[in-house]
Amino acid sequence: MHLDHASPHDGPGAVGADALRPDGVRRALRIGLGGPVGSGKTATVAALCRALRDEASLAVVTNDIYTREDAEFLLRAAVLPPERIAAVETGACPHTAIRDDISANLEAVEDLEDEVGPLDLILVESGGDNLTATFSRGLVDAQIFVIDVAGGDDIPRKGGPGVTTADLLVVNKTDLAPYVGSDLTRMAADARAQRGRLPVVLQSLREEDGIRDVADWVRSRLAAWTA
Ligand SMILES: Nc1nc2c(ncn2[C@@H]2O[C@H](COP(=O)(O)OP(=O)(O)OP(=O)(O)O)[C@@H](O)[C@H]2O)c(=O)[nH]1
Repeated sequence: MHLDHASPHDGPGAVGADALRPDGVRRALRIGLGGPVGSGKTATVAALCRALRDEASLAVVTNDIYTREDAEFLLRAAVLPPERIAAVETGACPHTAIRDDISANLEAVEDLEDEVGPLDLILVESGGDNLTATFSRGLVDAQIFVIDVAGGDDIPRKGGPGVTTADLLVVNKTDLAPYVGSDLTRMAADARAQRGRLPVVLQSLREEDGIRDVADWVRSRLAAWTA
């Protein structure tokens, strides 16, 4: 719906130096999806899988606090074959598993590459957290932060590292704006003010092909990764 274009080489998410596996084969590009509880991370992962699965070899790692609910949703929705979906149970602090002690997630992505690789792309979905949760650059090459219109139109203005530094900010559920009184123009302007040249997408996954802009952004990252 609304994409401010920036080069895939811009910003802290540029292609990492550790792109090769010990066997010399290029590892998959890893993209993290974080954001507050219920903003639409799993729905975005599901839509990305549907959009990209015929053109790239994909896998997903989900992080849940005490359950495997997000992985089970993706399995039920059959967005990918079951062996391409792995779940990490994070315990009380979802941000710890993606930022501080990333070992369980690293093991999950490496196991997927060993078992179903070679892979082009692994999407790592964080457990729902707050505005401060971001991924370690040791775990992912780029990160998408998903907020939603129903969470309040002042969220972009409030900032926080997810909103200000993620490689892509997604403002999801734009279809709900009229019902919750959110001002999309203001959200977009505030997000741009916080993020400089980093891109912002406003999307509704209730719209047909609502994932298009985010899928195109992922495609451009993949093209840069495999160039
Ligand atoms: N109206 C509307 N609902 C949406 C949209 N995207 C997701 N949802 C709904 O919002 C709810 C939460 O979406 P999820 O994808 O589970 O959110 P999440 O961020 O993964 O949630 P947690 O994993 O619990 O943090 C679900 O009922 C989705 O169907 C959207 O664009 N518009």
